Amino acid sequence: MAPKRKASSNVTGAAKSGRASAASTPGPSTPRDIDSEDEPGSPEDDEEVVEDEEKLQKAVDRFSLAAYQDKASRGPVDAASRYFGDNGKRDFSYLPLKPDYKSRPIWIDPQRGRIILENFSPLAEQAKDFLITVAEPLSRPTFLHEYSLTPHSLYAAVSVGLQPQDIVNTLDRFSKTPLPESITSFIGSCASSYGKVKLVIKDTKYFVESNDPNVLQKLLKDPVIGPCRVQGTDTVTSAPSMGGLVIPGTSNAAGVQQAQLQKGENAQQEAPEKTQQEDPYNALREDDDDDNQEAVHAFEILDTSVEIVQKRCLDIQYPMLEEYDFRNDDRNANLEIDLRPATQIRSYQEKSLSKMFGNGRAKSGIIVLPCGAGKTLVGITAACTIKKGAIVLCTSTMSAHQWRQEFLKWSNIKGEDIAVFTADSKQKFPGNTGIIVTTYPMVTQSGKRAYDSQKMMDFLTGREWGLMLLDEVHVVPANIFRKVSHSIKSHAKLGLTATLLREDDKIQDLNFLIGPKLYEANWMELSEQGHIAKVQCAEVWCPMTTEFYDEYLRTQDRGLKQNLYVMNPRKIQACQFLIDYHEKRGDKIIVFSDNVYALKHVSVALGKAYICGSTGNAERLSILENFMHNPLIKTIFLSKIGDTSLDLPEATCLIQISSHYGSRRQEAQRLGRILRAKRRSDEGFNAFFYSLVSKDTAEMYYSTKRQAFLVDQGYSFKVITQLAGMENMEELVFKTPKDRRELLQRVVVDSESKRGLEDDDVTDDLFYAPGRKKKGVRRAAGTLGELSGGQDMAYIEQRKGANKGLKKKPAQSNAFFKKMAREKQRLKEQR
Ligand SMILES: Nc1ncnc2c1ncn2[C@@H]1O[C@H](COP(=O)(O)OP(=O)(O)OP(=O)(O)O)[C@@H](O)[C@H]1O
Repeated sequence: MAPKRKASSNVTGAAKSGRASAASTPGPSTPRDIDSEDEPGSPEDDEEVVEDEEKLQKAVDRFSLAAYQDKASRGPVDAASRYFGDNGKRDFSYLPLKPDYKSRPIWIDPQRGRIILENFSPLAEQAKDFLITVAEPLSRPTFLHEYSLTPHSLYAAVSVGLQPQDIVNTLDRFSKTPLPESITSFIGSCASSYGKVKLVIKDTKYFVESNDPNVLQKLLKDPVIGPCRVQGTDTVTSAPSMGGLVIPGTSNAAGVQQAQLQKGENAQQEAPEKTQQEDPYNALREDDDDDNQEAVHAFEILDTSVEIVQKRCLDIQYPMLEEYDFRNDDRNANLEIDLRPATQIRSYQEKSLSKMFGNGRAKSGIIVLPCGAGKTLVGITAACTIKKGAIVLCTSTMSAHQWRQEFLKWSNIKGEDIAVFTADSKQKFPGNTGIIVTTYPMVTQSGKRAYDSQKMMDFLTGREWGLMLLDEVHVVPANIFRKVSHSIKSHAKLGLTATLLREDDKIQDLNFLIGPKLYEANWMELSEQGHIAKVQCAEVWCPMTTEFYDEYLRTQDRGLKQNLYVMNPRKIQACQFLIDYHEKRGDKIIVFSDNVYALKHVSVALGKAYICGSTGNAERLSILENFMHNPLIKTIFLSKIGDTSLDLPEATCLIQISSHYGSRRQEAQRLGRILRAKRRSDEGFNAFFYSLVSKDTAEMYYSTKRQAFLVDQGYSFKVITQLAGMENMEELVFKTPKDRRELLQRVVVDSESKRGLEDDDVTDDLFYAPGRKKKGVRRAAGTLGELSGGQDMAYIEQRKGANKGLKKKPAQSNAFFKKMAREKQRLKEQR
C-alpha cells in the first residue's frame, strides 16, 4: 500500500479511537458536557454544537468543499474507503503527503477540524504546547492524542496573543499534509474578529477598547451596543508595553536570577536558551511587543450595560477580552504581597500563568489543572503578580479557611491583610487594601441579611478589586457568577478548576462571565513528573447473586433496582476483600458510596466508620482525625460530601461502591482524592482506584460512561472479573444463602417504605454539617429491626461501635489536624 493511503488510515483509525466518548462528545463545543449523567446532551448543547459545526461547515463550503467534493464525487478511492466513516467521506487519502511527513507529528481532518497528534514523535512536545493553546484536547492516551479546533479554542488562542496567521503557519509546520484550505479559512474567519475588542476598567469606569477604529465604529452602530455608550467619552491612547513583567516564583523571578548569577555565567546562558526552547511562542510574543506601540481607541459604557455589551459582542463574533493593566493602575492601592523566597512554582503552573499575563496585563479566564496539582498556588501567584486588593470565592467555609492558610504559607502577606468573610467570621482588613476570602453563598445570598453581613457586603461591593479568584468554577452555576460579577467589581477574574464543565448548560455564559480557558494541563504528564500520584484504575465486575438478580429483573421500581445493584452481596464481599487486602499492604482506604442507605449498611456490616450529611460535626472531625493519625483506623466510608474539599494525603486507595449515574465529573473528582497522596514520590508507588459494579445491571452502562473523561486523560481501567482468594476469606460477610436472603428482604422492605432512598446529604461540605437532628436516622434503624425480626440489632450495635469507637482522640500533631481542632473549638463556643 502506498504511504499515502497507509497514512490516512492512521488518521481515521485514530479518530475512531477517540472512542465512544468522542462519539458522544458534542462536536467541537468547548468545554464538553462532562458532567452530564446519562443523557447525551441537552437541546442547548445540540444547538451550540450545530452552530459551531455550521460555522466550520460554512467555511468548508465557502472555500474548499468543492475541491474535496470533486475527489469525493469520484466515489470511493478503493475498496477500503467505505470503512473510513460516513460512507467513505472520512477517507482522506487524497490529501497529498509532504515529502518529510514522517518527521511531522500531526494530521488534520479537513471536514471537522479534528487534529491527531503522534505523541511518540520527537516533535510531539512542541506540538502539544501549541495545540493546547489553539485547540480543545479531546483525548490524550499514550500514543495518539486527539484535539479539536473550535471557535472557543481559537478565541482562547487569540486571547493569549496568537494571531490567525501564526496559528495557520504553525499548524502547517507540524502537519503531515499541506494545511487544508477549509481549515485556513475557518481559523481566519473565527480568529480574525477575536481579540479585537477588550473590556477594560479605568478609574472604576468600563471602557470598550480596540486597536482597530473600524471595529469600534461597527460596535457603535450596533443597535444593542450603540445606546450603551456614554457620550463624549471616546479616547485614543497608546498601548502599554509588556516588558519587564516578572511572575513571582518563576525562573525569571529576581531571586532565581540572583541564584543563577551566583552559579556563574554558564548557568545564566543556559536558562534563556531553555526557556526559548520550551516556549515556541517567545518569538511571537516579541512580535507582539511591536504591536503594542499601536494607538488604542476606546469608548465608555455604563456599568449597568456591561453584561449586555459582553453578550452582544459574543453574539456578533467579537468576544470581549477582559484585561487589567494593573501596572498602570495608580488609583487602587498596592498590596504588599510577594511569594516567599523559598516558593518556586512548577513549570506547568508557570505556563498557565504566562497565558494569563502573556502581554503584561492580567487577562481574565480559566485555568484547568488536575486535582492536587496546585491550583491554590497558581491563584496566590496571580495575586502576588497583580499586587492589588483581591477577593477569593470558595465553595465552602472550610475551603475559605484553607485558602487563607495557604496565602499565609506561600506568601509574605501580613495576617491582618487577609480576612475571611463567612457566616461566623466577618473580618475586614484594617488598611486601604487587602484580601478577602469568602464563599459563593455568602456573596450571592438573597433576602435580608444580618446587620454585620450587610455591612460586610457593602464593604465588598463598594470598592474596586484587582483580582477575583473563583475556586472550583465547575460547581458554580452561571447565575451565581452573574450575581457575583454584578455585585462585586473586579478588574481581572481567574477561574480555577480540575474539570471544566457546565452545571447548567450555559457554557457561553461562562465564556463571557469569566473568560476563555487559558490553560489545561495534561494529567498523565503531571503524574509522570511526580506532581500527582500514579493511579491504577480497575473496574471490578461483581455478579449479582441469583436471588438479587431475580428481584432486579422482576421489579419496575427504579429505586429498588438501584438499591439491589448497590447492595449486591457479591459487591459487599468484594469491598470487604479489597479493604482487607489493601489494609494489609499498609494503604489507607476511602470507600465512596453515593447511596446513603448502602453507605450506612455496608460500613456497619464491615465494622467501619462512615460520614454522610447527617453525621454531626464533632463526629466528622473525630473520624477524619483518626483516619489521619490513628494507625488502627485504615478505612472510612464517605458519601458524596467527600467528593470535593477533601484533603487527606494519607489516602492511597479508593473503592467506589455506588456513584451518581454517569457523572464523569464525579469520577474525576473522586480520583482526585488520591492524586495528592503523600507517598506519591516513593519509588514504584501506585495509588488504587476501584469501581465496583454489579454485572449485567444498569450500573455497567453508567460505569463506562463515568470513565470516559479519565480515559480521555490517558487512564486505563482494567476489568477484574474475579478476585482470587475472595471465597476463602475468613469472616466473609453474606456467605450463606440465608444471610443473603435476609439482606434481600431488608433491602426490599426498606426500599418499598422509601427509607432506602433517603438522601440526607443536603450539604456538600464535608466539614460542616448543617444543624440537623439525627433523629431521622435513628428511627430508620430501629424500624428496620422490627421489620426484619431483630437481626438488625447487630447493625445498631456495630454502627454505634464503629463511629463511637473513634471518640477517643489521638495526640494532635499536624497543621490540618490543628486546624480541625480549632474549627471544632469554635463550633463548640458558638453553641
Ligand atoms: N509549586 C509547588 N511547590 C511545592 N508544593 C506545591 C506546589 N504547588 C502545589 N504544591 C502542593 O501540592 C498540594 C496540592 O495543592 P492544592 O491543594 O492547591 O491542589 P488543588 O489543585 O487545589 O487540588 P484540589 O482540586 O483537590 O483542590 C498541596 O499540598 C500544595 O502545597
